[in-house]
Amino acid sequence: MHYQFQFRPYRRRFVRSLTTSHGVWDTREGIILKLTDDLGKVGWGEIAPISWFGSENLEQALLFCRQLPEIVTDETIFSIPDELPACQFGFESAVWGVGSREWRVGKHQGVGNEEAGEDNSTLSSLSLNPKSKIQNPKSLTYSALLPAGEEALEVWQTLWQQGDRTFKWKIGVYPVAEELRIFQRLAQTLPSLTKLRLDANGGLSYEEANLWLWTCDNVKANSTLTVEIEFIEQPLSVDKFDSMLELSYCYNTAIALDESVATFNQLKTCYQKGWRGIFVIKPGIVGSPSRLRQFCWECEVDAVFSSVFETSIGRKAALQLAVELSRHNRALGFGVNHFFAEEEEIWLKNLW
Ligand SMILES: O=C(O)CCC(=O)C1=CC=C[C@@H](O)[C@@H]1C(=O)O
Ligand SMILES: [Mg+2]
Repeated sequence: MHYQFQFRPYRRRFVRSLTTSHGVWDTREGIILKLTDDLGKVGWGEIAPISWFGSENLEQALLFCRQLPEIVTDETIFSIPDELPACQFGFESAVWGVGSREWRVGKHQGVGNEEAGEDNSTLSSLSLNPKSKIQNPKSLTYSALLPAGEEALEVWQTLWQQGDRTFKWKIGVYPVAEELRIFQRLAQTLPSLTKLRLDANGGLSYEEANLWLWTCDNVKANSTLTVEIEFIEQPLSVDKFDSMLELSYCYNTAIALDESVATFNQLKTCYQKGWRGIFVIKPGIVGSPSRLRQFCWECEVDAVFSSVFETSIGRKAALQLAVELSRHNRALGFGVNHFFAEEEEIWLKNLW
């Protein structure tokens, strides 16, 4: 198959910048791409890199797009190198969107999307509601992000009233004693049946990680506290895999790897090195969807699917994978997309 290829870079400021132990992130930059086959069928894709997680950066993605001819083939798309995982995701999602075909090309095997004939001819026809037009829409639940620090104590209630029951709070941003104090207050006030995820983005020391896991185990053991601490995400930096594997045997509180499994080769390596805990999978930067699908089916990993703060184009493709590959009914890390100010529909129309 061959397609007419067009692309547009974009920049979108977050309504509220995101503070993590990596620093402050206030603008999402990416690329929207459009493939049109010779029947006029259109597929949209999004390249949304997170270079500090190990994907390519925007410049590298733009360089790749610019060197492509106006007509691209399946062969080109399915041989995008592993150094460009966000490009692999964007292009393959767009092929997937063009229509239902069996993919038996290139190095990744995958099954085409059976939702043939879905009209994707204009951007605005894309469903902006992430739950609509998703195959087998199980009862999807979402995790909502709480801001780092004390602000979490105010923000959670609004989100709870909006129906969120799983929250993710960034830690490793402020001094550990301060965050533990806030955590105790959070654990005492969150209602029962609420789940709390703690995401350190690799920012804790080994001692701090032990202190956090020990504290979370105590919250679990305290029958007067009804909140469920679901897991601590990436407590240590990527180079401390062995320490995290050891910690995962020492505490009841689960550990989830995120930055350690950001790209497909990292994901495979951590599995091969014995990780059987939770894998946070960001489809937007992990790479080829068909290769991810095959890995998750074969290895039956306990996956939490997570956003890269993409637009509804990348989100739709990522949620499709999340619905297909989620196990253990874990909430999807694609909380309400309040990260951008302007109305997504208007923004998309202005872009193209
Ligand atoms: O996973 C979620 O709940 C939302 C997405 C999210 O937390 C992140 C997305 C992208 C980069 C990171 O700052 C952050 C993460 O570490 O998981
Ligand atoms: Mg994370």
